[in-house]
Amino acid sequence: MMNTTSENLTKEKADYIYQRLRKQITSIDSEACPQSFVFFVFGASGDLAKKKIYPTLWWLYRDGFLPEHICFVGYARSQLTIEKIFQNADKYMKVHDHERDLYKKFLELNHYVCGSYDKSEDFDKLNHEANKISQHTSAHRFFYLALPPSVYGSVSELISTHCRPGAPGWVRLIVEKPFGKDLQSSNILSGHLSKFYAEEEIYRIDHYLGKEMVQNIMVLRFSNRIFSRVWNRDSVAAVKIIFKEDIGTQGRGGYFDEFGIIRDVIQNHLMQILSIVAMEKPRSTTGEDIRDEKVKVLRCIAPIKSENVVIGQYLGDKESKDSERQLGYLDDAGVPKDSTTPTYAQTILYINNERWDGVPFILRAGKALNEKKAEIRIQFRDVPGGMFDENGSKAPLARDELVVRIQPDEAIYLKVNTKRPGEMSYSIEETELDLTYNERYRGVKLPDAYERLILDVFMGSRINFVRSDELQEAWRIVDPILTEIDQKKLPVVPYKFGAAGLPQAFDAAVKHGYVFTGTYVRKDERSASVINSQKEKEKEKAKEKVQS
Ligand SMILES: NC(=O)C1=CN([C@@H]2O[C@H](COP(=O)(O)OP(=O)(O)OC[C@H]3O[C@@H](n4cnc5c(N)ncnc54)[C@H](OP(=O)(O)O)[C@@H]3O)[C@@H](O)[C@H]2O)C=CC1
Ligand SMILES: O=C1O[C@H](COP(=O)(O)O)[C@@H](O)[C@H](O)[C@H]1O
Repeated sequence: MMNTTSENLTKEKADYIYQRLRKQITSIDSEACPQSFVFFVFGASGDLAKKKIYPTLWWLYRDGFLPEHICFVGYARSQLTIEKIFQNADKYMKVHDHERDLYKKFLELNHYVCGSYDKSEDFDKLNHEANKISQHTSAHRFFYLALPPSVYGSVSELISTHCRPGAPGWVRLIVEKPFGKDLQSSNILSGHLSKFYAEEEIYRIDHYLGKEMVQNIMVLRFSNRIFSRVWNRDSVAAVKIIFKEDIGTQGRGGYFDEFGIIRDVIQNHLMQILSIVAMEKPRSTTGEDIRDEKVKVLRCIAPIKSENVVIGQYLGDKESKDSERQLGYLDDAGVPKDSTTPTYAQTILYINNERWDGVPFILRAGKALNEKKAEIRIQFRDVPGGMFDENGSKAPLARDELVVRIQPDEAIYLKVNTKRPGEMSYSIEETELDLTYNERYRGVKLPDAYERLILDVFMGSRINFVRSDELQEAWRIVDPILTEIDQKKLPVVPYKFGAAGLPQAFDAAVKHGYVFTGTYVRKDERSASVINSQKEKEKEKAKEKVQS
């Protein structure tokens, strides 16, 4: 595997998945129905379509993952052409020179229809156009709703009533988050969707479920005995799941202000990660087994209490040379000047079951911080019975910690204590057992989350999508605290763009049992600091020479 080039690997995978896809489609279709597909992108004029959906469709097409008879139909209200849409998306498509001919073919498969999101006649027109373009009235249809949630209701209804293919063609509806704004609106949306679609037709996308390291949690947990034995309250002191971004709302403030960071990131991405980290072992990786276990563990979590929550909102850093960092959240054009919407939040949850009773799960997410990073930290309990003298005292040793770095620079590392090399006494150093992907899997291309998930939709696999009961449980957990925040009952702590986080949040984590010593330096940073100090020494020497 290690010697396989990324190109070979991709091709191998493409062939394998394509064969599976073909086999599956053949078993669904009757002989009489050609394997024809239409992929609709609703909101084709928008940000997500431009940055993620069209590029992903191109990459899947380029790598041979998509079926032969497929066409793509963009739909939105704007008076646009397909050429204009691809011009706007150009910088995200990453087309290499040698792929130009193939890209041209891909563009020829793309079409655009303009219409409203609430008029029957526009959906009749869309249906008519799609039949014409695909030359088939029973082609299978994918509908990607890259739209603001305010129009999900009318669009999903009109698709079902006007754009369903004739038999045996099937429909798969892909819905973007946020799935509602709270428990009530989410239930209303789910109820609405279930009037028009069977649950098997609905794919609620949470793109974190398509990330390599999130998918790896299951393998790590359930294929290694050393982890399965310690994955519980007896050994684990605390679990931290962290999402940090070094950008602000960047003009998306209008959307963000209605939601805030808990709805935007914690209720979905972080809660999904939590459920995979904490669930019991599923019976298998097929069917509904995984999603059943995820729901079970969410059911054991009580709604978050306000005393376990810290929220904040970022201010501009007036001293920064970067013009974006000078702007605070309230400077975003779409945000009301008196908004108290949180852009940072830490929530601490407890899972009331035999495995996790008493272990804090600290979920922390923030925009406009000092770095972009997402990771999971499983911190283990102190080693009992101290025996090592550090500086003449039996100080507690640093805790072992298993870190799953989701992004950037995917890695899994286990922080452990070792004997400081070369020393005569038992002096102790923190180090790591490290699986950094860039080093271990050099040249292996990790697919983008959207690539995996859209491919899953083609394959008809819903394991990595959110089921309605999972959604309901996740909303139940955050709903009361969201009400309190919306009613401005919680203090919003200001922080400067570029801060590492809120001291109040760090203190709360410590109070709940997470120990931060600040003494550990990771391998890459360590070697960087060695290099830097060597450089400094060389500079000093050169200076001395000049002076003498
Ligand atoms: N952008 C991102 O990075 C991410 C987005 N998402 C989710 O994806 C979905 C789409 O996001 P994004 O592309 O950013 O959204 P946009 O704001 O870009 O909206 C997409 C399209 O919807 C139409 N639209 C915009 N506002 C309205 C409105 N008030 N009423 C009716 N139609 C409207 C516009 O098309 P037109 O006017 O031409 O009809 C627009 O081009 C959202 O649910 C979002 O939460 C999820 C993860 C990341
Ligand atoms: O869903 C969302 O995710 C993005 C972050 O995604 P990532 O893959 O870059 O980590 C976030 O910026 C956005 O606010 C949120 O809606």
